[in-house]
Amino acid sequence: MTAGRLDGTALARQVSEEVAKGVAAFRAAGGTTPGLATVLVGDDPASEVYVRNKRRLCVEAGMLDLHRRLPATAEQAEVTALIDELAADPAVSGILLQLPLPAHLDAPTLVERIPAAKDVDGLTTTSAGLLAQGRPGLRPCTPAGVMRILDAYDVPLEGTHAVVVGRSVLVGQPMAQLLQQRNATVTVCHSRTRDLVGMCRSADVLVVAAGKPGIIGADAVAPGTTVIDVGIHRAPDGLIGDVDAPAVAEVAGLLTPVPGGVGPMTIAMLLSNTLAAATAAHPRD
Ligand SMILES: Nc1nc2c(c(=O)[nH]1)N[C@@H](CN(C=O)c1ccc(C(=O)N[C@@H](CCC(=O)O)C(=O)O)cc1)CN2
Repeated sequence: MTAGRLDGTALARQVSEEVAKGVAAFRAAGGTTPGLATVLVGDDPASEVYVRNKRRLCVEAGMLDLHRRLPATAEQAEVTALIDELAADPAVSGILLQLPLPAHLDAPTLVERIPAAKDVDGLTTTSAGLLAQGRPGLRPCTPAGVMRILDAYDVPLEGTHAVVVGRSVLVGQPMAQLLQQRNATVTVCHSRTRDLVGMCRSADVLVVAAGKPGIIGADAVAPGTTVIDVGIHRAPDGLIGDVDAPAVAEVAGLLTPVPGGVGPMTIAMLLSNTLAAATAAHPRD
């Protein structure tokens, strides 16, 4: 058996088109053009690729690209001042601080400087608190993208066992909360989990965001499981995920590819959050 492919590229295109229509409708109703300020500090090559793609898709959706860049040597005060400037600028609907930051910077404190209304990455403690309480707010892009994939492919969640491997603030924790809010029973596994293979084998839906290439093999996947691979690693012969895809595809029911799975949806949900932030800032009829 070969698992069905959960096509994140096609779905992201669809979401981007929906956002473009939403932007046009918002402007036609008298709203200003939504603006996204991506902030890139330093020259991490992967971050350069992600930010370039975010900026391109933002423009394609009809939004303003208000990108700002600082050198790797920028001090905490300089990045703070830039975030404060963007926070005060009415043309800026959303602020995204690309991660990781250079090691000398205090990333959580800088993220926290972003006003919740412009937190299109959904990473401030205010956004996290709203999510934890199931109240409306901007959700982190990767977990929101995973939920869109699961819904687009009609993967049932209610009453199922969802296992999330990884407990990061960026993916694992919000992912678990979103799944739980859809009435899945959620287990979060991490580096100290005793029987990782056994836990994963009991999943109906398995979301792997461990940051370790190939950590999930076929032995950790029960036949028919829906497997979402959040990992992206640059290997000598191309991009690979946290899942050993050739082996897992033989047992899983559905599987996201890497590339072309969760990654493109992360950017699509950023566009969607930026439109939502602009709309909330200037509601129209
Ligand atoms: N502030 C943030 N920083 C980071 C986030 C985030 O959500 N907010 N997530 C990741 C990186 N990321 C977005 O920034 C991201 C990763 C991957 C992709 C993507 O489209 N991947 C493609 C492959 C692209 C390539 O050639 O490398 C795919 O999987 O098909 C988009 C966004 C860490 N930082």
